[in-house]
Amino acid sequence: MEVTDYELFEVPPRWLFLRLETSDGTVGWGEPVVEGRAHTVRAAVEELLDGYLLGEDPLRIEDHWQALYRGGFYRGGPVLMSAIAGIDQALWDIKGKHFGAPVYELLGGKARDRIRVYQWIGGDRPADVGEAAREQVEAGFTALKMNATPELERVDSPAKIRQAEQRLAEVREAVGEDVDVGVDFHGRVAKPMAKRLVAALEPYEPMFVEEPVLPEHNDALPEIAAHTTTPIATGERMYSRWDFKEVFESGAVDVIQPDLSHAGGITEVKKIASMAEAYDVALAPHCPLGPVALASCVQVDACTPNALIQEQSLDIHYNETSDVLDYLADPSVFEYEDGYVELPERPGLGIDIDEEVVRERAGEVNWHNPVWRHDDGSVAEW
Ligand SMILES: O=C(O)[C@@H](O)[C@H](O)[C@H](O)CO
Ligand SMILES: [Mg+2]
Repeated sequence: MEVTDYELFEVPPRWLFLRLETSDGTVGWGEPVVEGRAHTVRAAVEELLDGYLLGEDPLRIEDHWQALYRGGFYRGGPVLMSAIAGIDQALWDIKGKHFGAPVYELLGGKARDRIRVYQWIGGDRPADVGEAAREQVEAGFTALKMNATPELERVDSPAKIRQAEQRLAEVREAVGEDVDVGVDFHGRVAKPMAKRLVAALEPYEPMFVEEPVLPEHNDALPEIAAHTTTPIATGERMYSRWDFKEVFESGAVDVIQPDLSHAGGITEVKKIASMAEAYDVALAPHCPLGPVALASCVQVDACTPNALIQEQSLDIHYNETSDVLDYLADPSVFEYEDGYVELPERPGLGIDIDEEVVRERAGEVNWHNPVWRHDDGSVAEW
């Protein structure tokens, strides 16, 4: 069996799907994309497939991963690691279909029966965050995540800290003590204020604070951790075991959030998760992406003992266009019950991509996050 053909589809709202085909007609799907950089990742995938993978045996995933990662001299970073991630997902999908088994069976089998999910409630526009939280809990979610600070705002004064604290207080009041609430700083807070903000939020018991500083300032995490008992999460902008090793060694992080479509795929995230296990750090894969990325997350959660919770974006519309479920022939694989999703039983990634819908909607995707500026004209973090 060899890899014979591939096709790439840019689909709304901001995703890129890879369809990989083998000589025996097996088809595997991957989602190699960085939000806002679909064209760039597409070019990287084409280079890796045309230059290496076509003609190879799809079952030798570890060897291909090494060749794709090490074979180019320059390595790592969001674009290359997302390209490898999508290819890796498609290879695992093919391997599972070839052996008639879900990917998690090939990676050791189920370590749980279902995985808890959390739902995004915003926070960018503060007025309605309490109401949004209440709605999602009524819809069945037991865990939520919100932005700590509104869009465009620099947290640079005690007043801003109090406003952020007030927003979390509102959510806590709306949903009570039993719902878990993660708070995403989104790298919008500078180091000196991050310490104070984490401390101010602590009484409302966040499930975790996420990216309290940008990953390029991970060296500041130990000092922030020293100021709080709130768990610290990070990792959506880290791309390999080598990117993660310092945060494990520093002991400052409690939850890591590698993205199955950014951090080298199933092969690499499974290894990152095992490293985390040795440091008593939990895995909560990042996933504001599409169905192939989410399916890949669930496969890893299934067989990873230290998986804590799964991000997902069903019913969250970016640019009011498509939803995760639109691309599935059988959307019931992602039906949630009591805030959990059951593990899929189908072979491979466990989803059935509706190719007709993919072909219908495929076109140029031009989603990009807005470039924002503060009142004084300086560029703001998104
Ligand atoms: O934790 C999250 O889901 C967010 O930080 C998103 O990753 C970010 O808006 C880019 O898509
Ligand atoms: Mg985030």
